[in-house]
Amino acid sequence: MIKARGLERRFRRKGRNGGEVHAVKGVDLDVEAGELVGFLGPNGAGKTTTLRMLTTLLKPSAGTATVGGCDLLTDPLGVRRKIGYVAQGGGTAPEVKVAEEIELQGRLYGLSKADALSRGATLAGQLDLAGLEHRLTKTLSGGQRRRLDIALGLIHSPGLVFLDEPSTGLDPQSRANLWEHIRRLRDDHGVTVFLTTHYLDEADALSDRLIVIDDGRIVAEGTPDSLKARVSGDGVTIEVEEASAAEAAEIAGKLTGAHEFAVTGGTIRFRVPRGDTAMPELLRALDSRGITMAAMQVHRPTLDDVFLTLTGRSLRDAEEGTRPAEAETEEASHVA
Ligand SMILES: Nc1ncnc2c1ncn2[C@@H]1O[C@H](COP(=O)(O)OP(=O)(O)OP(=O)(O)O)[C@@H](O)[C@H]1O
Repeated sequence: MIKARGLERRFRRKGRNGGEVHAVKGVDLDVEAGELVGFLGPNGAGKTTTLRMLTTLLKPSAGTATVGGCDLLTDPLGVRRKIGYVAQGGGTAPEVKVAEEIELQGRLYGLSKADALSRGATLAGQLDLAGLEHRLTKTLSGGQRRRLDIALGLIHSPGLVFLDEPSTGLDPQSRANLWEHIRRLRDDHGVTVFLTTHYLDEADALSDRLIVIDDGRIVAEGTPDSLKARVSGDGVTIEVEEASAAEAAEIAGKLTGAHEFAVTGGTIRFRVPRGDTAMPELLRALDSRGITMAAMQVHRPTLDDVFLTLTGRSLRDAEEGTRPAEAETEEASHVA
């Protein structure tokens, strides 16, 4: 369904300092029909830029791709016919009724009025929008609006749909509901789904396969479980008095297979193959040296641990340092 090789995108930076942003630095992607693939990375990693290239909205600076069997560069219209694209934040007009919005979208894709209406009714049923047809889109809840965005993206029955950050801004219940609908698109209707997310729980819960991007490059891919299996052992955090931290870390270091130590103040973090069996042993050893453990936490590997192992940074920390400075930059389609 998607095969991309060496996709790159550069943007020219506006203003006196000029320069270039190399947003996507040579991405290879393969997505098979019927897969639900999550494209995970922190803010500014290059997810949206990659998605916009794959959906023909942005010209690659370098690289090639076929999407839905059509060549991205020589047959962009063919690509557009084969795909649905649901942008971040969607694009519904506030003063238009749901049914009108769906019909208009169908007509834009060349459906007759009757076909647009019947396809709209089918989608409304599939996406739990039935009964809302006469409401103005501005009166819908966040979750309803996202489902309407998805309905609009599916009006022409594409076999492949791109969803950019589908659950951003939704409350936990609406997110869970939306995930259910996204799963059904694939399970019940055979639609291939490629979605970007920077939520670890979304990537974990939804994707058959994950592709992790950081700083414009793919850094890992695999099922959520296989990625988590790359992180060796459980994460352990213990708290002791700061004065005893070095000694406590030395004692913990004697646990079989303990590794990746980090000590900050009285907090000691490390990994160990079996956290549940190691903890009683550690407690006893600390006790015998008169060191009191004030708190202890053991967690199974998460996708954040995967990101940390791969890049040396936590996904959450990475996000804080990379909010894109859109206002200072401009698109430069001819930079390639
Ligand atoms: N139109 C543009 N002009 C200049 N630079 C851009 C433009 N669009 C994106 N960038 C830059 O390219 C990099 C990648 O941005 P992109 O939006 O693809 O990341 P992202 O992973 O989708 O992040 P987010 O999760 O915030 O959407 C960032 O440094 C961003 O500032």
